[in-house]
Amino acid sequence: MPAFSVRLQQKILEHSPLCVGIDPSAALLKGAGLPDSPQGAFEFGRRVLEAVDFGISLLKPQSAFFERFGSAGLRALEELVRLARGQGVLVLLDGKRGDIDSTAAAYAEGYFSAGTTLRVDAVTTQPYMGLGALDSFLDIAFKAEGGVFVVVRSSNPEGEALQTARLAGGESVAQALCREITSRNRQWSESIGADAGPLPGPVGAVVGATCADADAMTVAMPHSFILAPGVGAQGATMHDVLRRMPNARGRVLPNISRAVLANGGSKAEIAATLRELQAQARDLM
Ligand SMILES: O=C(O)c1cc(=O)[nH]c(=O)n1[C@@H]1O[C@H](COP(=O)(O)O)[C@@H](O)[C@H]1O
Repeated sequence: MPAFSVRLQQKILEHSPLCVGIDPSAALLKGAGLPDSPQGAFEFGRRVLEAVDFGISLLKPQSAFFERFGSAGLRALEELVRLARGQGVLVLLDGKRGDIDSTAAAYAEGYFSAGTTLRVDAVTTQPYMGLGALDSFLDIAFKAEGGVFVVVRSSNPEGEALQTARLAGGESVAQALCREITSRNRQWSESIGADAGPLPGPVGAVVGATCADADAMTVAMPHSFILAPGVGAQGATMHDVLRRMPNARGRVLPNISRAVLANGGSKAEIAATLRELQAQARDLM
């Protein structure tokens, strides 16, 4: 299997960089006329997948909305992930994992080991315990040709003070993460004998579409795909992504989750919404 970044780049050229979020909260399930249950959460995901029979690149199920039901929710998530991957859609699981290195490795095995029942293409992670603590996670993901997205600048207002705080050397926390991420992508390119540059590496980053400093972040991570949540329900528009991240064309992935239901919850309404968003997302290429 080709590396995650190769597979994602091919999908983007085929469809668009749009990332479709699956966040089956009680409110969203109600909006779709579905029960607030594991089966309802799965049906919501299946309806979105049926609606996008024209093809999308990336689906981002938010693990929390499945985990809230316990083991039955996880089974629903596994079923949805299998359905999406069987349909040729890459799955970026939003789990925001992160811990000391031995535990981070255990998390990674849950998504990338040969024996797991929840194999995905990429996972979101949190670097609060230091990016170095995630190296075990990265190693396991790389060996399985998987991708990892690290939260660098989150879309929520509460994250800014912490992420822009200055370290002793003068860099901000976010800038230090950009540097460390870029160094890992360069090492990866060297390890496969590729030229770092044209092809992004396996370590992507989350930079909110709501962040005023987003451009500097994307410039500091020239070898990363950038997941840009915040479009739709959190107030940013697709145009904001282009305006705030002009240097990330072709590698910025705008995410929409709640806005999947912006025009109604039937299959036809979801299809119309996502067709329109996909057309807008192509302007980011
Ligand atoms: O990693 C993420 O996807 C993420 C990072 C971030 O900084 N902000 C953020 O909103 N997200 C996730 O992206 C989705 C955004 O949902 P909407 O606001 O409904 O589009 C949710 O699943 C969030 O958990």
